[in-house]
Amino acid sequence: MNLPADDQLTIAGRTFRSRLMVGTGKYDTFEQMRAALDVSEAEIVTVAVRRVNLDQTEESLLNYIDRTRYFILPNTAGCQTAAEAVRTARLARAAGLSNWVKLEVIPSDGTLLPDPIETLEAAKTLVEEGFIVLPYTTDDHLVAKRLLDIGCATIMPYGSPIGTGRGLLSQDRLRRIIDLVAGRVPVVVDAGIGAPSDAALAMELGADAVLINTAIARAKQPIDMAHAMKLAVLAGRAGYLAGRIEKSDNAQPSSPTTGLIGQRI
Ligand SMILES: CC(=O)[C@@H](O)[C@H](O)COP(=O)(O)O
Repeated sequence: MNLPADDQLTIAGRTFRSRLMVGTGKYDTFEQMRAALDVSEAEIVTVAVRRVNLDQTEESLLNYIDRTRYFILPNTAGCQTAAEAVRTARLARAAGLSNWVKLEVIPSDGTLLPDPIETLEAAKTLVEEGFIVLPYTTDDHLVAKRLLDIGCATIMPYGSPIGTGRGLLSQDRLRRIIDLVAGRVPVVVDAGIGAPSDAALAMELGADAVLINTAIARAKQPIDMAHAMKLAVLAGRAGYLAGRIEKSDNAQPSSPTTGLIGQRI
């Protein structure tokens, strides 16, 4: 499937062909993860800073990610406060990982929902310190607006809570964020995507990209699912660019109803 050659995802001045970002957790083995990344054709790969062995003295996730092929996006998974997230981002930058950070601040209440107050505070500090900040947020458009105003490089609303695979809980709320942010920074639907149809729908709604981990890593056949997700993102994007028809309350025949042979005039 071909999209226009100039249809690229641009984040903070950097361009990518793929609109599928993938996570690196929950695979049975690092080899399986590497094969899934390959098939997905993703270019942006997130890694949890707290999971990687930054000095790489022993077996490390990073040994399985070709950094000449993939752009590593460190994330602050496991951080419950702004202070922890800021510290983790600084650590990743100091270790030479990146000055980009996927900001996640999630309290330990079992919901895996982001804390908007702590997220905003961390985003502000990190932007001031020169980080390229990609914050994970809820589908609340007012929080999205605050993150945008702070200077975040993307807005990453969830489809549904991390790991649930429940797809897009509210198309209306996602659409509101997409409309609000339109043309300013990319909107990346992050978390909760369960099936290729969810990924395609997010793209059809006008999201600029999606981020998927669990639905690929925990699929019965992760490598085949990575392939399916790649196709779904391409199809959704192509459908969005092609412009879907308006929904109508009235049925309309697909064949012409005038000028038919034998029709009474
Ligand atoms: C991997 C990552 O960065 C997270 O945002 C999250 O894990 C993605 O959510 P799902 O696992 O639900 O796809």
